[in-house]
Amino acid sequence: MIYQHTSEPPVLRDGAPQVGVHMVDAGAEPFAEVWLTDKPARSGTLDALVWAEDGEYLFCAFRVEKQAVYRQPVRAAYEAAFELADRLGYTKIFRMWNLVGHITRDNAEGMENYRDFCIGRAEAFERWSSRIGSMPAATGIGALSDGIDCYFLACREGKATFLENPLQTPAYKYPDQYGPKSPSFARATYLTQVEEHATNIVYVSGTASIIGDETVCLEDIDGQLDLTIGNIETLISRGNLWLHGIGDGYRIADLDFIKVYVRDAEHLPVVRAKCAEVFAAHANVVYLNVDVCRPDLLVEIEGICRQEIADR
Ligand SMILES: C=C(O[C@@H]1C=C(C(=O)O)C=C[C@H]1O)C(=O)O
Repeated sequence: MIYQHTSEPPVLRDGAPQVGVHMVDAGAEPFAEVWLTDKPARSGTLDALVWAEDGEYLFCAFRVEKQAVYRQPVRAAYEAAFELADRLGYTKIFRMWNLVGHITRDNAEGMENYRDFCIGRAEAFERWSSRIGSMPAATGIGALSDGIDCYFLACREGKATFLENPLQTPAYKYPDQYGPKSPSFARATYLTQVEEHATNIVYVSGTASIIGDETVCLEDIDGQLDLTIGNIETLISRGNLWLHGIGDGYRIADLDFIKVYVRDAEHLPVVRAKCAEVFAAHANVVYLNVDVCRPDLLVEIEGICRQEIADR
């Protein structure tokens, strides 16, 4: 994945999927996000899907080009991806990114692009509910040009536990004031590592200043940041993992591979300062100046927890 200044649809380059996503504005530095394996990998393309697998994990990417109305092409693209994942035996999609061009602008019918996207995605999950049962941890965030880039990681059965946050209504149960179909995602995925000595991993979804189903701390960047960080702390806490039948627990300082999405460039300095305070000094953090999925959300944060605190 190359987070860059233009969009380049998924291709196979030297046997590996490569996607350029337009998420970085002209003044900021592009960066690469690379998913590595130490096992032999096999890759391929199938229509618009580009994928690679190593026997344990599947990576798959696709792009839905600009549409007057997104729901049908999104549903078709998601269903094609589900079919591939099912055929290759990776039926647990555990982490997904949806980078939606002009996410809060209207489509040709006057519906917000995000709500339109959510309809197609929800229909695909409904149709595949018996095969691809659970909704993954996900991010649904603004991209800087038209079209929607999606990519995901999937694994075999039995390793993934999907987490919710007791402070937040599950997104798939949001009331219809936020759109005709609720967003199809879980707040996080806990992945049990099978290798000896490997630490279990929590993939934290894009998280924002939402309590219940409501945006809180309107027009208050400091408040939204605090609430967002608090939401992540609750989600990864020992107490919440315990509620999900898991013995581990994590702290915000365990979060790494962090993406911080900031709607207004003017808020970047305050957001950077706060993040420097709460995240570990060695954490890998990138800041992206893009729209968030609700016009009233100023900031959103995602990341991956790896260091368990159980034995500290
Ligand atoms: C911020 C929220 O949702 C965002 C949208 C998502 C999606 O639609 O896949 C996933 C996480 C966030 O990026 C939220 O509803 O809390």
